[in-house]
Amino acid sequence: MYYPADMSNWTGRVDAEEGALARRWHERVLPWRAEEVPLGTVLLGFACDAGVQRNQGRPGAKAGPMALRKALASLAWHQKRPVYDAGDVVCEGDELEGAQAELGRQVAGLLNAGHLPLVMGGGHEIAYGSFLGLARHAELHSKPPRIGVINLDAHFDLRASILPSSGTPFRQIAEACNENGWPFRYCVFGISEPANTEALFHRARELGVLWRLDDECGIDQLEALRDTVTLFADEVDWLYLTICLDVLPGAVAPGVSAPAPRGIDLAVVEALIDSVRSSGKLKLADIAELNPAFDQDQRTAKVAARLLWRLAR
Ligand SMILES: N=CN[C@@H](CCC(=O)O)C(=O)O
Ligand SMILES: [Mn+2]
Ligand SMILES: [Mn+2]
Repeated sequence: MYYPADMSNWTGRVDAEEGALARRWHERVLPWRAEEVPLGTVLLGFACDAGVQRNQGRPGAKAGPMALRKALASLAWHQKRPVYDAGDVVCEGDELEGAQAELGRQVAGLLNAGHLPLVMGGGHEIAYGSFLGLARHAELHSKPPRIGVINLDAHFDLRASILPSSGTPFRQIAEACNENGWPFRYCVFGISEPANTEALFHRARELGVLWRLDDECGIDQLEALRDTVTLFADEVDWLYLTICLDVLPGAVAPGVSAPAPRGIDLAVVEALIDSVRSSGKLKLADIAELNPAFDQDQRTAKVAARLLWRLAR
């Protein structure tokens, strides 16, 4: 079910005495309307727990979009383009497939209008819904654009289970690409070897996935990581960036279903985001797995907001 934005969620600190240059997000974010508006970044929530529940995880990600808005609200406004709030796609109970289809419709609408959608999860099942939107948008083009998926994640999320979940989205995307006769181009940074079975590494190899382990994503390896993004981006027309917050160390992002004992540095995650943006091919991004029920001092919500802020810069 889709719900338009409730702008009463956007409240926060006001520095009235500082004038027009002291604005914060809650004073600048606009409600998104389907009519023509200046091109910008559009926030869309995907309030969904069903994928994590089905994947034997810790529920709570359904409250992620609201926690993320709250953390964004008081951030300083430095953005060059307008930011809109397009509201939420809400998954009722276990209606995951319906919610992903609705997310696909909403994302396609935003892409068709020329905006950059930033989707806020929700579990990582968000990725299949986001991709459905991109695929729908691609249908408008006579020559199908080559799509590259970059995932910042401790997990491959390539599980074989028939029932879609937060553990299956990239296998589903691989199948969708196959059905459309499109190549499957998937690159993951931050894979934790102890958190992915051999079966998943085998599937990744079979599917031609490019990955870097968490211990290959140190700040001292940044140059090589940037080159990896550039080479991957050179081979595609569009990039879809998806960020699973458990790519960060558990101490930095405790509010997720499966916190990472190691994770990769926030500085590396930010540098990878910057590399993706500077390719000029970023069409769509999402941030997954924010689970406020397990957050501490809003730490995870705040780090997620910082990443989103950077994507919207
Ligand atoms: N989206 C998360 N996926 C992970 C979760 C792992 C866990 O719960 O420990 C996965 O399925 O591998
Ligand atoms: Mn993960
Ligand atoms: Mn994931």
